[in-house]
Amino acid sequence: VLRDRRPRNCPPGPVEIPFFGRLPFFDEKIGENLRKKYGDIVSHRTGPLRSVYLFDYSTAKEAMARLEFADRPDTFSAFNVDDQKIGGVLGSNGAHWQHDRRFVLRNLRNLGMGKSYLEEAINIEAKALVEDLKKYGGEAINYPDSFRTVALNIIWQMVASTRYDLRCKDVECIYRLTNEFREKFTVLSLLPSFIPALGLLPKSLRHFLFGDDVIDRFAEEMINVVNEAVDKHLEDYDPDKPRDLIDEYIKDMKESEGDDNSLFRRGALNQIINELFFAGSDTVHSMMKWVAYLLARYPEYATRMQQQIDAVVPRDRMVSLDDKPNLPLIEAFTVEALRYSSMLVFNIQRSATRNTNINGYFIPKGTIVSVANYSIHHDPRYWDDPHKFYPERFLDDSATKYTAPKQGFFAFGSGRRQCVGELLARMELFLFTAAIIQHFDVRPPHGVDISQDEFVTLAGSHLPSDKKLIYRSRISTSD
Ligand code: HEM
Repeated sequence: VLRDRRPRNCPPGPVEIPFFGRLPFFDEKIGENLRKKYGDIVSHRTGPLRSVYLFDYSTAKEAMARLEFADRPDTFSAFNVDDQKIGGVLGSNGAHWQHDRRFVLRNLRNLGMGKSYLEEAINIEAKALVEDLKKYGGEAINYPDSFRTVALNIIWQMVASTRYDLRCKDVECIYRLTNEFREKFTVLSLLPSFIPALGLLPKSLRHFLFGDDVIDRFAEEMINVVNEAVDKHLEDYDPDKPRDLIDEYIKDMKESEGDDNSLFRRGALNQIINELFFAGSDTVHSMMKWVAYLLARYPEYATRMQQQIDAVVPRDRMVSLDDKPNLPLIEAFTVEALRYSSMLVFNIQRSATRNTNINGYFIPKGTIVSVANYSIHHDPRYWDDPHKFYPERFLDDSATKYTAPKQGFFAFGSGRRQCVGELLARMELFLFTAAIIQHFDVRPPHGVDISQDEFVTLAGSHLPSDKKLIYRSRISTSD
């Protein structure tokens, strides 16, 4: 019991229950309550693991830039499909992380991230999305699967040269798995990773008590998808014509054959693909739900954005990235959607690589450090009227120019592990949002009031609750 006591000068936090501590939390409301009670840095223990939550932007920004907070916690290996559990970008550390992050960033850029030639591929998806929504003929529908498939198609074409038809059955299994994961994954599922002694329980009892089988099932199904993609690439690989990120990796792997120090390995490739598949599609998919919800909730913004589009984009062409300077409200709307939604309630966790301190508080080695993105995005020290959806906060005084947030914004994280797909995500959000606005009025069904916020937080993601909306066509399909 004595050993379980909070170390001296650790940040304040709730009373810790000996041995167990407290369950980690994913919910923005619990986070906000703790901040109100204990301040901007809160300490919290689960089993043998200590977590520190950062609620203030400046503190978080400064900490995330420090080398000693560049690692992810060891518990991330539970999600790793690499046979050695050390490769990949999102959950790996040290030399493996540096190597794989550099490879991914270089190749995403070479494959068009942030460049106009990727725009064509995004607009093909945007057109397909418009056609898919038209097929519903104005019927009230829940957020459609095509929101996810268009996002998946972009990253999956860059990674594996594969594109799915928006109503294709092949991806349904993966969607079912992700939904199941979201619904069944709770803080309890993580407990066996936080308290290793629980791993000694019989598997069936552990699964029954904690529901952590959802993690294993997910990894098992994903490894099949990943193996199929890599095996197929190896079969028809041509070193002179690399088609995508998988071919580029195979090329580097083959060139470094015989080099015992090489970090190019099949296992690491598997994990990179696994991460890009989800980080690249699930995030944008969730944001598209927010965009649809906010368009229906605030039709006055939709109308103003339609007026901007109609003034500069002929009806027979899709909005392009070159139109961005003329459509400042669309960019402001998507960035406000990222802030307001705080879709990732907490930044992806980091871990302290040595005993250190934050703002004078002692942070022991191995402490898990979580930045409270939702709280930062709703902090009145950084945002006026933070709970109001107000895209104008990102426009200049004349409302003719988008102005990027200078502080208080953490949607893509910060520092050495800042999101590698940010540029891609911003391109997709702008073009997909513009396509929906240009072609549809998004409204709730007649008589349905959506003015009261209804959100859910599932596995750390903050999402609008399921909602039937009507996508009423504005212009004919002749384009
Ligand atoms: C709206 C969409 C997205 C949001 C809100 C988002 C958010 C984030 C956040 C908060 C982090 C953690 C950063 C940190 O630790 O400081 C992250 C990391 C990451 N994201 Fe994204 N992301 C999005 C889209 C994407 C896309 C499209 C890709 C794929 C290309 C991607 C790939 C990754 C990867 C691989 C990492 C791990 C980086 C590392 O650990 O070094 N994300 N993202």
